[in-house]
Amino acid sequence: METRRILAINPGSTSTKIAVYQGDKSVFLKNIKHTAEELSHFESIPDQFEFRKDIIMQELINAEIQIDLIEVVVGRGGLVKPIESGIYEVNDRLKEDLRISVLGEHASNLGGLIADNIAQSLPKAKAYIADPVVVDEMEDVARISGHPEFQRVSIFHALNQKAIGRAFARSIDKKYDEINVIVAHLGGGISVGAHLKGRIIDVNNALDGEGPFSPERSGTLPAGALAKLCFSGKYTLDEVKKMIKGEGGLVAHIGTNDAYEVEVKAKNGDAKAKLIQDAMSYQVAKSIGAMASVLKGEVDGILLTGGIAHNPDLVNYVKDMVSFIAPVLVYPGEDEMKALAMNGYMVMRGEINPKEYN
Ligand SMILES: Nc1ncnc2c1ncn2[C@@H]1O[C@H](COP(=O)(O)OP(=O)(O)O)[C@@H](O)[C@H]1O
Ligand SMILES: CCCC(=O)OP(=O)(O)O
Repeated sequence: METRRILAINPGSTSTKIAVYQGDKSVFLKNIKHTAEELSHFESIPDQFEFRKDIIMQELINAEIQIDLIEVVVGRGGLVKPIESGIYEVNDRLKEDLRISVLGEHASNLGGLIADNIAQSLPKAKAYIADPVVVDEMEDVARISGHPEFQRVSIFHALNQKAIGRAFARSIDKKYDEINVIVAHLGGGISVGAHLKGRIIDVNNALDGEGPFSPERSGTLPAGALAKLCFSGKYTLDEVKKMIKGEGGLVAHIGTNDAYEVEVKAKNGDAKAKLIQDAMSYQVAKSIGAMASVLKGEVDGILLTGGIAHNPDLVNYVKDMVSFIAPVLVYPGEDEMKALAMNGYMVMRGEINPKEYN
């Protein structure tokens, strides 16, 4: 029996998820939620390093995990430079880019850094990241915005989007690179990606003011009004950045990053909560429609995933708007922990070679 362990670490904007696998079997899984209030005490994402690492170590101790048997620590990364899909060993260049937030700040930057820190403290472990949020397979035409000063970039839930795309392909006895799907990941951030035969050729920048609004992000805002607000003298750059990421979306409208709380309020007759939830659903459906045209209408399935895909009202709203395009399938939660662990497992067994980050 395989005794070697894999530790998977997934810092998200509203949670820290941990899994331990013994070979290919899950032996421990934990999702620790973080409220907007709790995270507001930290000035920046790097400041959350000790907080998130301590939580992870404490959970492992509480669950009586034999830490010294861990040989692979794989973290969800991170805003490094745009790279192709795959698993990467954490090296000095990668750590430096995560530390300086080369493409911006997001909780997943801590994935590679915490994985490295934990691996260094163990006798035999190595650290990796897999399918980070900057996986870039966009078509050139999709990169062009309406002004040469601005380029569209690929920042999204690459790990889960690909894992769910593959799971759907398996369920219809096809390979991922034989099908076309639209995947909407509905988490702390929301991304909607067009997968053309295994490549995600267009997707919204889920982090920085593009696409549907989400529990803690504004998504696309009217550009003229945003420019005016920036020069109104009422807000600092940091305050405007927080409106876009961290304090936008549900946090701005309702005061919480917990979509479940909004769901309950809407069910109990709170008209504002219902309108805002409907607006979020409407924007997700509209983005799916746009991605259907990217795929020229040849869509095998529309796959809804992420924590908010647990919400039946939101799912039904989206289904009602997009079912005419293709069958809609719902994968509530995410397959990220398994996807991270399986990448680690394949490296541990020598079935794949990790890529080098340059
Ligand atoms: N059972 C549920 N019903 C409705 N919403 C849920 C449920 N579980 C989680 N959510 C919502 O999903 C969001 C978090 O999704 P998740 O994919 O875990 O995000 P992240 O990885 O960005 O932290 C939160 O707003 C949370 O309230
Ligand atoms: C950085 C894009 C991925 C993302 O938004 O992740 P979360 O939903 O976990 O914040």
